[in-house]
Amino acid sequence: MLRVKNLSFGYTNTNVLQNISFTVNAGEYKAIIGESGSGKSTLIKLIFGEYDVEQGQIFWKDTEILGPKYNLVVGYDFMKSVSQEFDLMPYTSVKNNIGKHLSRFYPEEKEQRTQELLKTVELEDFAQTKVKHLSGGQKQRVALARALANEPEILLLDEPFSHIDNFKKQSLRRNIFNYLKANNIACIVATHDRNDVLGFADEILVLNNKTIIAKDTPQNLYNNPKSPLIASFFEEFNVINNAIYYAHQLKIVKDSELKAVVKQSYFNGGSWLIEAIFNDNLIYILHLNSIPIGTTIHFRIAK
Ligand SMILES: Nc1ncnc2c1ncn2[C@@H]1O[C@H](COP(=O)(O)OP(=O)(O)OP(=O)(O)O)[C@@H](O)[C@H]1O
Repeated sequence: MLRVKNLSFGYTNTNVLQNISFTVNAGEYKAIIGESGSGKSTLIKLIFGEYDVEQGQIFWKDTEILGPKYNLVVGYDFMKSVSQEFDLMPYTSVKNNIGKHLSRFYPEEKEQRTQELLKTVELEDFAQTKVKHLSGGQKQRVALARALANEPEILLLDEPFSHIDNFKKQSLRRNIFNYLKANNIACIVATHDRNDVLGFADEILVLNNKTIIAKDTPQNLYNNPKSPLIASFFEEFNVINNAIYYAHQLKIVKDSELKAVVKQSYFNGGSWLIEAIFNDNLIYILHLNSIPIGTTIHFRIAK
């Protein structure tokens, strides 16, 4: 189990994280969300042992995670991290990058593991390609596979699918998160992308103003967002009479006391996002069609 206890940290005299505590069990997936600059990457780096912790403690089982003051080489064998910089061997093939840390003394097992990981990140066709010839997204997938090849007990991911195109993203997420669960590997993911979280994370930690302001399952946070900040992570939303409603929770109807004037319609795939003015504020409503600018609409709240 990972235990983060009363952790505070600042790069300067001002702390960017204040009194952070949480745990992650074996095989559990915790997501860290929060606005840009809220300290997600800093927290991931502290857990990895990249910085010295001055206030608080971090443990994986009985091992205290210590920073560069105490460790000549940053990191621990049981923990792997994939960040924005991939740190791969550019002149070596994808296959050799992934297999680098697998034992040469068991060639059959090494081949089998490498094939399994190539499949997990959907790079079988690129096995022999040199990494320097890959796109950014492909490199990110090699980095993920290499981190998994080391059989960590806990994996730290910072925006793990940020470079990967939408065609691949969803299947890759399923492959990676299923692989982690099947192998009982704990994981912490810092992300801006709700799709990295919904359907996969066991719990979400929301970082804001240096601290964890909410900690709950994706379902509970989505269904009862306690603040606009939390709702904004998931979807377009509205605050009406101090309550939060997602755009799909407002329905355009023939008649209602709630009236608004359409300002714009945005095509949204399966529906349109209608932007309208209601009591001098902008509201957003999902609707099946676009609506001409200036139309007066009636809507009701269908929560
Ligand atoms: N190496 C550094 N030296 C000094 N300040 C830093 C350093 N790295 C980050 N910071 C500051 O710490 C705060 C938290 O940054 P961090 O990168 O952890 O946020 P984040 O939530 O990961 O942001 P993003 O979502 O944009 O990646 C920011 O105010 C940032 O400016």
